Formats: sequence, structure tokens, C-alpha cells
Amino acid sequence: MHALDIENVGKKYGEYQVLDQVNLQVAQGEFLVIVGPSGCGKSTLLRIIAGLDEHSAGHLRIDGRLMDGVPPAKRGIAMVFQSYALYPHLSVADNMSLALKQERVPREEIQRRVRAAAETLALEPLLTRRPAQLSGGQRQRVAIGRAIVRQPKLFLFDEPLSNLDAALRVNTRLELAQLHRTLGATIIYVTHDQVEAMTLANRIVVMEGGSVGQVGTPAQLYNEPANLFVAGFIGSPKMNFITEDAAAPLGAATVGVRPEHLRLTQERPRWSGTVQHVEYLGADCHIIVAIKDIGKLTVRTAGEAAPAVGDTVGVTPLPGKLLRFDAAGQRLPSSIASEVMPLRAHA
Ligand SMILES: Nc1ncnc2c1ncn2[C@@H]1O[C@H](COP(=O)(O)OP(=O)(O)OP(=O)(O)O)[C@@H](O)[C@H]1O
Repeated sequence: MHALDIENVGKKYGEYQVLDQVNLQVAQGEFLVIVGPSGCGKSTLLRIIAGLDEHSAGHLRIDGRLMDGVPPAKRGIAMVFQSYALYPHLSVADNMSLALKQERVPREEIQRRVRAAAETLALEPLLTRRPAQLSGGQRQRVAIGRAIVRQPKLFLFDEPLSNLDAALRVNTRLELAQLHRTLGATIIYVTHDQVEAMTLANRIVVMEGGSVGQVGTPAQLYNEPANLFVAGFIGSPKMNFITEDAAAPLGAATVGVRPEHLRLTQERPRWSGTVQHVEYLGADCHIIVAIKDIGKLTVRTAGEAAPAVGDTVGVTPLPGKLLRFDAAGQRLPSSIASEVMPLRAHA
């Protein structure tokens, strides 16, 4: 039985179709991350799973039980928002226990669950503090603690780390991964952050314009994107796209190559061009090379010995690393990814 089963779910606001025929099954204990451009319907889908919004078509099941029309409190889910949504006048312990008190859980049981969650999240020394006396990361841990004590069937996270600074994000991300292992919980997690998606997910869902574009493991989406949209969305810096010459064989319209699959080389390079920009990041370097008749390509190299702006460099793709897409944007099987081609880069 699936922890969550979404069957042909649609959502309309008036005439505006926000979600269209969304189908998704989530296994027990799975960490599923939903990504997609702004406005593609990620939060709407999460709110529908939570019961905060009603879907206009299709069905939703949690643990096999039909949820259509079931109110949020009866779904066995807990949601953690970007904004934490803690009560400022309550202590950490009271924030964590409030929902359980409302559900009339016995006092000893509430204390036991709050203590256990506080231990898991290293919140024990903070239980008597108010939210204003906590850092952003600590507040987010309290919001997660408040979800844990409810022992939900399903955790929903809506960009929970986006209010944290870079260092805290990394820490809290590691804590979340650990928490998932400890609890064995089913988690559905919406984020804009590629690193969060790639590192936390068992599977990633890429949404596009209210529909599911592709579902797969992080490695599948990175190495075998189904189409141009997914290929361009997953990966930073972005995949390079090159338009094939009309004379190209086999009807491929676009060739994609990731920046780390291009090499700067002086010996018989595939292309020659001029370095336009160098982004030095310490461990690696992003070098943007302008190539006549091709356009701009981003090359990712190890940090040392980067060329200078204005240098002439040769660029060659690694063998077997080119992806080809047809005129409709669908990826062609790699068996026909011939590498002999004249190419132009996308604008
Ligand atoms: N209550 C509403 N009434 C009308 N349109 C809405 C409503 N809520 C959301 N929308 C629209 O539905 C679309 C999807 O919104 P949603 O918040 O789900 O997107 P998202 O993928 O989560 O975006 P973001 O990444 O920017 O948070 C958007 O175009 C939004 O303007």
C-alpha cells in the first residue's frame, strides 16, 4: 500500500487550471522532493495533500484511505512551513505540545513525546524559551518538533529552509536527512534549492506548468532527463544546449552537454573560442567561452590554472556525454547520440 496515492488530481481557480492530471505514488518511508519553476503548482499540490485546499478533479489516498473531502486534522499529516508559524507567547515545549493538548492526548503521553522529539532535535536546553529567544535554525527545529510529536503518517515540508542563512541551511539539511533515517517517516518536500533536492530526495518530481514532467531518482534526472525542460532545470550551472545544424543526422534538433563534460584542450579541439567570463569558486571554476557559429558554452573545470578573459581556448566534449533531443524536446535514446555534427548554441 502506498503512503500517498494521487490519481488524476486537477485544480482550477475559476477558469485557471493550476494542476492538470497529476498522478503520483509515494512509497512508505520515501523522501519525495517536488521542484519546478515559480508558479508551477508545487505549493498548491502540497496544500491539497494537506487538505488546506480542495482539488477539483481526481482522487487522493493516504495509506489507502480516500481523502477527498476529509478535513486537514483528520488526515494524519503534519506540515512544516517556511515561516515556522510558532506562537510567540508560548514556550518551545508549549508550542510543541499545543496540538496534542487540543487532541486531548493524556498529559504524560504529551510529555513523553515532547521529550523524545526534543532529544532527537537537540532542543532539550531550549524547552522553556520563547521563539523570540531562538535563532532561525532553532525555530525551524521547533517547527519540525511540533510536527514530529503528532506522529503523522506523512510529513509535508514547504521550503522549510529558505529563511535560513547559507551555513544554517547546510546544517539543517544534514539534520533533516538524519531525521528521515531515524524516524523512517514518509516526507514530501517542496523546495527551490537544487542541492536540497539532489541530496535529500529518494525521488524527485519535476513539475512544469501544473503537470508532472518527470519523476526519478536524483541520478536518473541528472543523467537521463526525459526532455529539454528537465535537462535544463536540473543541474547548476545549467546544461549547455546547442542547436544542431539542419543537415544533422537522425532528426536530432538539440544537443545537451553538462559543463563538467566539456574539457578545455589545446590538442585538436572540437571548437575554438574566446573566454568571456571566469567564475572562480575555489574548488571549481565556471568558464564561459564564446564560440563562433555555436554561441556561449559553460565549461566547468577544477579550480587551478583557469584561463583569463580574452584568452583563446579549445573546447571538446567528453566521449559519450552528449544528450540529444528531438524537435519536440524529447530525449533521443543514447544509442543514436552520434557525436559527429556541426552545431550552434541556443541563444
Ligand atoms: N487562491 C488562488 N487563486 C487564484 N490563483 C491561485 C491561488 N493560489 C495560487 N494560485 C495560482 O496558481 C499557480 C500555482 O501557485 P503555487 O503557489 O502552487 O505555485 P508554486 O509552484 O508553489 O510557486 P512558488 O515556487 O513561486 O512558490 C500560480 O500561478 C498562482 O498564481
